Amino acid sequence: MIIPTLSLAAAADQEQEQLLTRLATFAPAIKLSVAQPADLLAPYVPMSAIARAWVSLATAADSSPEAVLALLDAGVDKAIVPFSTPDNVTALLRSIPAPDRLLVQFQDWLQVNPATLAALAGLVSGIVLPWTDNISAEQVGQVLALVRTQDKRNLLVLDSQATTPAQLATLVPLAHLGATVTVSAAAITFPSTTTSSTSSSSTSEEGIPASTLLTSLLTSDRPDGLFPTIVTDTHATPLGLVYSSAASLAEALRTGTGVYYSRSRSGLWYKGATSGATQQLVRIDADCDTDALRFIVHQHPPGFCHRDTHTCFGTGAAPGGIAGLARTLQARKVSAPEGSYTSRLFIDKDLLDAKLLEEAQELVDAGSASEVAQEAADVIYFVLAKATKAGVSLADIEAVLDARARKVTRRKGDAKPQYAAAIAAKRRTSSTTNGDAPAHAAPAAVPEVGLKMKHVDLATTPSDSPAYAALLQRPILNADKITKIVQPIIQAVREKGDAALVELTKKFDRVDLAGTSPVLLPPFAQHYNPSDLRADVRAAIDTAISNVETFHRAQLAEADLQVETMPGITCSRIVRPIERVGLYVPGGSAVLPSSTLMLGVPARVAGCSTIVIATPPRADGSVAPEVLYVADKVGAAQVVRAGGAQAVAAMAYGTESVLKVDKICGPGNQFVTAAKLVCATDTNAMVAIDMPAGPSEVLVIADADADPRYVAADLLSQAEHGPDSQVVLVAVNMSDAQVGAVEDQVRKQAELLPRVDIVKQCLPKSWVVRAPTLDAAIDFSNAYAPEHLILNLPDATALAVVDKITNAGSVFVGAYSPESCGDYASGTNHTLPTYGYARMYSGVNTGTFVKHITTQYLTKDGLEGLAQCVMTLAEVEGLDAHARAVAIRVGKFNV
Ligand SMILES: NC(=O)c1ccc[n+]([C@@H]2O[C@H](COP(=O)([O-])OP(=O)(O)OC[C@H]3O[C@@H](n4cnc5c(N)ncnc54)[C@H](O)[C@@H]3O)[C@@H](O)[C@H]2O)c1
Ligand SMILES: N[C@H](CO)Cc1c[nH]c[nH+]1
Repeated sequence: MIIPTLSLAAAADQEQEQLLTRLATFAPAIKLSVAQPADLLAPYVPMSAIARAWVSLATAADSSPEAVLALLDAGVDKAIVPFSTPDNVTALLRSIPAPDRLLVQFQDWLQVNPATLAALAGLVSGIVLPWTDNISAEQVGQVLALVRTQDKRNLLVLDSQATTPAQLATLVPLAHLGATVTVSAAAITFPSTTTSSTSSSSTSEEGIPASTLLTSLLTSDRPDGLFPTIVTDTHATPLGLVYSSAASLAEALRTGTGVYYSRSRSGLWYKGATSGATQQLVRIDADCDTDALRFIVHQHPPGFCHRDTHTCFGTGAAPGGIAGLARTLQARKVSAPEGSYTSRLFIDKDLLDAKLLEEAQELVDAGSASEVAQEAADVIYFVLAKATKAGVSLADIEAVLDARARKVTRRKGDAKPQYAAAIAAKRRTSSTTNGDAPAHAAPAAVPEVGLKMKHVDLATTPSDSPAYAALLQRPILNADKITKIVQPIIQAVREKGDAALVELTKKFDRVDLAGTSPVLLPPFAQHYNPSDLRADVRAAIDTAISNVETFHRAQLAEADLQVETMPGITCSRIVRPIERVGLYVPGGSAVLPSSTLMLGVPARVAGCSTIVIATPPRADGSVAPEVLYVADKVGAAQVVRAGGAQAVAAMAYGTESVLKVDKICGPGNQFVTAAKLVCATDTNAMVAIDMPAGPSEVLVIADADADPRYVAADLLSQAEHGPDSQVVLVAVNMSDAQVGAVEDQVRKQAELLPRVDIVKQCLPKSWVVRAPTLDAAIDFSNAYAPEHLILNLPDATALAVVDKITNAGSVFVGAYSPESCGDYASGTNHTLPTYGYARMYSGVNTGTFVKHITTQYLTKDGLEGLAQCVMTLAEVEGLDAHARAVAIRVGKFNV
């Protein structure tokens, strides 16, 4: 080994700090001399240098055992204690139980003899000797052999303080022998290379080039003289295999970036120079037989590989886990989506600190292994959020952990009295109760984020208890509050029309439509580039439209009816389409061509003459081609580029460019639903609505036969819709382990979802409901009235259960009927009543877009047969004119 040596200045010194940081990128160790051991703690000594420091106390004022321990506890790799007498030094060394972290420094070669070294055996890991050029290689070999008698890894450090390449050249053979030699750190230079060949770099500056230190002990086993180089990130993930030359190493060390030798271009390769995917050099290491290298780098996006992936190996995905979370948080700190939970945490310090305390408490309370894993994950999330917010990286935390691992003295680690007392009190309480929640307790307070659902057991929650009633509630915001928010929006659209639409779209969707009409007109294909709509997407939409149309056209068959109620009296009901309908297609957090077709197809099948579609525009003001494609398919008259309450108001009242409609249909968030309800009750608007279809929800009834993977996937398919969605698992007679298996799957699958942040806000508002019997599960589901009900039960059981379902928007029967099929393409409609409105509303169907008109035809005989009945009832009500309209026809009234 060749290592730099430096006397550490006691006072802050920026130059030394920079030098130490650079040395730490390639030197296997750095020998430091200090005046005071405490100097090492000077803030300018970077952690990367401390971890590699061999600190000599030979010139220090204090070399007591306490001073040595302080150094080792500060994280230095080795402490070098001065030799005085064998007795003194062995006494000191014995008091420090870390032989592999200690070296002894002799002033003179004459002090080194077999007896002295034998006395040090087992107490140190080597010795340091001054070196001058009158010491022969033979002498070095002899001492080395002695030093290694006890342990062949023991070190002989020759302290040369060399400052020139010539001096270095005389030391290299000694290093080849196995000695560690030092050169003066002050003499190390980082010159630029003047060649791009594979040969050694030529330099114009004085001193010892850093790359020479690195390469002088390397031996390539390749004909081209290159060194195979593995590149990894700071979490040891291999990014790729490249090659280094002496010149590329010089450039890497000079620039502190990833620079390699490109065999294809026969020259230096400054990684990222053209792609922008640059690398910050963290460290270069040689392998054990000095013919290959490892570069540890901070890889900047999009990644190392030419495929724009993090690594060239495997799928190229960056590692997940804690490192992945740290990376995500870092990215969120730079550009967190506004309104996302993580950005709230970064802004709201109190929230973050409160969550940290809350999650730590929940981890303390966690019982089962699965609970501990969940809670530990929550704690880690908030810890990393706190660190990221403070500008502390995972690597910084790991460096502290590594430094602590190097501590020699151990703290007792007792808890502070107030915490110890709190835990003791908790233990006492739990040992005096059976630990069960009281049967009538309200559902427990829950965290707002995480991948854990709340739990409740119907066996201990009677159906007439407040806790049971609470379970039927949805996580909706205060309806009055939302109504107060949407009222002025509606008013603004009524008063200012298009101008308000443009203004509110800018405010809520951050899209500037100024200077353009908020309305797109057909053919809608003119508003997108055909190549932006993939052929497979077009085909999938066509299949979905075909199935939805088949099912909804079949619903027309029962439309007209005609009945003879008495001889000569024929009553009919005829169906007429609602002429002008407005379809709201949500778009705040997802593009929903499926909602467009679920609304547009029945409207077209019903025969509505004017179909207006409204949806929030994308950031550039455009509407997704998939939505426009469906708009053409269903023959829409307009696509309004607006969302939320303003879009609903525009369709309800009309504006200069938006057509007024007779009925507004479609789902949306709480603002959309509230606006629909407000408009429907305003007679000035004269508009109807389909139903309150708000945030998506699913209830899965599953038993022990259900595959936990399927159950979890179904729950997540709705949890990803929005933070206000709710998912419920009703677990029929499942064991703890079976419920745990579903929860494990939920967690695992959720972590893989791009919308995991949304899922994390939904799951803590969701429930695992343990049901002792299938009947209890069905009763609960009927009371909850879910938008979607999945019966993940054996087929025959599931089919029989359908007969007992009294309230649900849509039912998915058996293990192979995931809700996703109904969401997109099987044929049923996905616009369904939520919030429990499935008790009294149907989902969207062909009937949603029609109204019924009744007719009657009475013959003269028919009227005579009914006349007395009508006249009697009219008389009872005192409505004589009613009675006479009949009497005058049957000859019982004349004027
Ligand atoms: N029940 C169903 O059939 C069904 C189907 C699909 C989607 N959904 C639900 O639709 C919803 C879609 O919600 P979304 O937000 O993604 O899209 P969205 O289109 O319903 O709402 C987006 C609009 O909300 C308005 N808005 C946002 N924040 C506001 C604020 N603070 N004040 C006033 N207005 C505000 C904006 O105008 C924005 O354009 C989800 O809850 C999803 O679960 C339901
Ligand atoms: N699940 C939603 C109805 O609640 C509909 C939907 C749209 N896209 C996917 N799913």
